[in-house]
Amino acid sequence: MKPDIKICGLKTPEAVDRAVARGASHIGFIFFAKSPRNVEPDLAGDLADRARGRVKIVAVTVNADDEELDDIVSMVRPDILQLHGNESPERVLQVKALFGLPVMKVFSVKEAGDLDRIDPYIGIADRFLFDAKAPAGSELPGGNGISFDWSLMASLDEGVDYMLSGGLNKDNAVIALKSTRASGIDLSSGVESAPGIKDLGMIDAFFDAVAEAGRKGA
Ligand SMILES: O=C(O)c1ccccc1N[C@@H]1O[C@H](COP(=O)(O)O)[C@@H](O)[C@H]1O
Repeated sequence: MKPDIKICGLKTPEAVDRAVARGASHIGFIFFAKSPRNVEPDLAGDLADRARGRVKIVAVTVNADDEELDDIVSMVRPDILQLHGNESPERVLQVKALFGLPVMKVFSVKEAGDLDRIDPYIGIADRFLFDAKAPAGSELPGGNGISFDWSLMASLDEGVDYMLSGGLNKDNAVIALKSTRASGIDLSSGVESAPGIKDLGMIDAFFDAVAEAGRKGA
């Protein structure tokens, strides 16, 4: 089956249009003040409107409170909430009940034991996303452009549906997909010329590489 492709951290109409035109299944907006990809909910709402109905709109938040989530949900009208912080299973349930949206819960991975942390979320989170652990000193829980050892994913229960992220780009995304059971990939800095600056040529090169691999049946 065709994998989902989420292009995250979009801030401009041009980048949204290019990601959608090239075949993204999901686009993501970051609501985290310390991120170079942070967008205000009203701008994200306008950007989301350009793509609404053609791709899934994902709002990425980090330990957001109800008030912040309420602003985001009302202005952006996302299809999915990506919870990229330390949200507990109880908090995930609460968010789902409050906003009536599916939740993709993120876990950072460095060693096999990190995958066990999803256990209390099974049957609660709608989908999982596995990202690399942030390097020491980084203020960002994601968007650091670094990968983890994908071979660790082999130990995950076969029934768990997940996307993969962390340092994916045109050179390694197909390898990541082929070497894991991920049903989708998620990338941000791999299509940027500088932190927070999406490069339309890099978006093209990424989708060209995925299409080329598909043609070769790689
Ligand atoms: O991208 C950010 O700045 C960010 C900030 C806070 C939470 C999540 C963030 N990004 C997520 O990180 C991965 C992609 O990272 P990469 O740059 O491709 O390594 C993706 O899940 C984004 O949603």
